[in-house]
Amino acid sequence: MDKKIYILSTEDEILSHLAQKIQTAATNAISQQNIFKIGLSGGSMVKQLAKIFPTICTDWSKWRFFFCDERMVPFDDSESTFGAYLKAFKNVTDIKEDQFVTINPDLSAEEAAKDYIKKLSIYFPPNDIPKFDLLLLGMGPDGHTCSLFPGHPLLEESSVWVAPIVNSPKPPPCRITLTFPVINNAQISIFIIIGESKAPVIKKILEDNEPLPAQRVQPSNGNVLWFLDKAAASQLTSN
Ligand SMILES: O=C(O)[C@H](O)[C@@H](O)[C@H](O)[C@H](O)COP(=O)(O)O
Repeated sequence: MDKKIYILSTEDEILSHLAQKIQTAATNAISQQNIFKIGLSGGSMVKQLAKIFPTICTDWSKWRFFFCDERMVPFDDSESTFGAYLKAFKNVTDIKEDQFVTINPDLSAEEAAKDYIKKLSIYFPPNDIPKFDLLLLGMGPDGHTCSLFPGHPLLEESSVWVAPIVNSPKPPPCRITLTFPVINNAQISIFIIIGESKAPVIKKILEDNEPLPAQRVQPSNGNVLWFLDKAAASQLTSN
């Protein structure tokens, strides 16, 4: 595993570096396999990507968007990550709705997780752990990533690729999430971490190596990049 940490002054600087990394990953994947399989997170990332996607020069038709995690709510609910991306990307790029591989929000979390695994097997070789070209990850102030929360039994899931959670400490409570076997099989994982509120947990993870969920993103044959602004990095002694 190759880990790189980028500490940049502002969110805009982070986003312009991020755009370059995403564009390169897409170009490589499309030239090698004629498709780019990217996993998206929710939260503040939606607005961040809406800002930079128009700057990316690519064949959007070759992109397929998956969800690192998703809330079990209707797509028109303000908590729906897919719904938020649809709104944010409207007229921003020529991305079509059917390029998103979405959950079935009418199912229970348990059924939706099984259903999502079936959907993944359309895009990845059956029986192999899905290998995403790029996962874009956020991190909560408690060190969670995707919908993998500190101390939750899901952290130990070692075979199921997509799992349900019905007691998420971050509302809404019912979600599905990729699990570590899939997360750590990705070619590249990129964390985008902005703001003072993340500084204490960034120190715990990047300096003290506390095994919080985000710290456990350690791709076996891949790279993990941490993009931090100065505020998020402010408690790192090396900073
Ligand atoms: O849908 C979700 O809730 C996310 O996938 C979640 O893992 C998010 O990435 C972190 O909570 C960070 O969110 P912020 O970037 O908004 O702090």
